Amino acid sequence: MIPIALTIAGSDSGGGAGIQADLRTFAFHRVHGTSALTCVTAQNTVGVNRVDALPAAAVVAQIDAVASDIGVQAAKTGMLLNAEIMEAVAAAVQQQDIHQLVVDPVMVSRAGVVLIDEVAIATLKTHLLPQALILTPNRYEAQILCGIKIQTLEDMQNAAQNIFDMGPKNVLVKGGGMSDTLLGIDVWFDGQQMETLKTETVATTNTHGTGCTLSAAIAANLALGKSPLAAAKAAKTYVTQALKYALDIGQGQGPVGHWFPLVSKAPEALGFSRLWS
Ligand SMILES: Nc1ncnc2c1ncn2[C@@H]1O[C@H](COP(=O)(O)OP(=O)(O)O)[C@@H](O)[C@H]1O
Ligand SMILES: Cc1ncc(COP(=O)(O)O)c(N)n1
Repeated sequence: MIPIALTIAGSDSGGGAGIQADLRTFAFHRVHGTSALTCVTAQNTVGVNRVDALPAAAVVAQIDAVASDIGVQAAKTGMLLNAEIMEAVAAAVQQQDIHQLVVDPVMVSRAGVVLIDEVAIATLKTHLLPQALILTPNRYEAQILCGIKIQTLEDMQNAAQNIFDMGPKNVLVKGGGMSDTLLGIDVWFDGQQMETLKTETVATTNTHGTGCTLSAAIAANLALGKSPLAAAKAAKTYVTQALKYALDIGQGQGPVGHWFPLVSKAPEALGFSRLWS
């Protein structure tokens, strides 16, 4: 049986983040990807020009359609945009018994664009965090959630502990927004074990979609039967590879290269920025 994963997220017209990144990531993992679209962004590598939300009932109908027929081994949430969609998604996930839920609390993109409205932050905390098997805040999202200014590894660890108390079973504080030696270092906390996840730092500004890709890869690995920590480690390795083959397109931050295995023999010929051999 092919594993099934579901992404509940927004569309990125530029194809680098959101649903587009998630479905490519699922495909790479040989997991069938299904989707529940929450909003449509007019977005490119430079920024977000416009966001149109779907009605909450339309989001729920997509989740129900997938779960009631195809089944869902693991799901992830990405850009949920507003409190109404968040409440509806939280209820639908519970009703459909989706236990392996990765919550990427999308609030601020790597480019610093705010992707959620203010009131929605409180709803995210009350409705979604307690349902998360794994919560994956970036540096800025972790700061917003726990109020700790994050500058050091110790700050990341304190934030992970603090956010764990809000209800998720595992917390992964991501270090893509950190500087110097902490760039690309993530902190994992499961309530007992604190672990630092480190691969290698990739020298690229083409980082659009790293967070979406990581949470989708975690969901894919959960769907494949891995434990939460093993899924997070495998996902980090995948993101690192995708960063190495990031696409140098657009005027801003280009997207990570999800399909690097298809071109890894001659990436330059296809316009890939090959940073490592
Ligand atoms: N330049 C980089 N080199 C290596 N890993 C990176 C780099 N930038 C981001 N990452 C990794 O990508 C993943 C996504 O993190 P991050 O970029 O912080 O998320 P978001 O896109 O939500 O802001 C994390 O595992 C992080 O460590
Ligand atoms: C529709 C949508 N969802 C999520 C993100 C965050 O992207 P990133 O993974 O770069 O933080 C985005 N820019 N657009």
